[in-house]
Amino acid sequence: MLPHAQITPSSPQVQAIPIADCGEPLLDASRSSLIRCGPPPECPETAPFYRLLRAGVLARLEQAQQHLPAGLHLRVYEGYRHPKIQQILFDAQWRRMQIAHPDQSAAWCYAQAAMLASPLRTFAGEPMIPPHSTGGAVDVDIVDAAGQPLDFGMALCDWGEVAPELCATQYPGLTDTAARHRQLLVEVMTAAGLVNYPQ
Ligand SMILES: C[C@@H](N)C(=O)N[C@H](C)C(=O)O
Repeated sequence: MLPHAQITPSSPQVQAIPIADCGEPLLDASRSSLIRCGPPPECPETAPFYRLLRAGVLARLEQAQQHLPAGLHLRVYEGYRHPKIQQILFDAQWRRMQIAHPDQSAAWCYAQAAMLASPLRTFAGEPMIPPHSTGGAVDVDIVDAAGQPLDFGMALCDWGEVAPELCATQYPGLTDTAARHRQLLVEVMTAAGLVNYPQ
């Protein structure tokens, strides 16, 4: 069993969770008076879906929002993601890893890419269901009263281009401010029953 600090969407204990549609509705987060939503991420094709979250996820986000200091708001970057978009994102990361690390094996590059974007198949070819394609995962940041994102050490939209280590929650090269903001986000989300992928 991997410790939480190493869990990724393709870890065995995550993939062991059976996924069956429970009928919980997908709700548009922009209808919430508490939660903010950013522009469509990744590509224009995400526009119709990216604000959709399972009702239980939206309720937990609203709960997490209550734990934030006044003037700060959770902002949805992306909730539901169509499997076709997920495949494009994973393939781009796998390609990026192979170009950056030509001496590494395909399996190593696959594992690195899988920490950044969930694959739709294991390296051995077994089908997998990416968390975002269930409506049960959400990417968020925090914005201030003027709608400006707090300093997290990187813009959320740059996840696919920055050094992968910078995407790890506890990257040691962060400024104190960025580390504090990441910690705040993890604390409020965890308090509401959500689980962070630390890498
Ligand atoms: C694509 C990136 N923002 C993201 O959501 N990554 C996680 C690991 C995922 O694809 O599930």
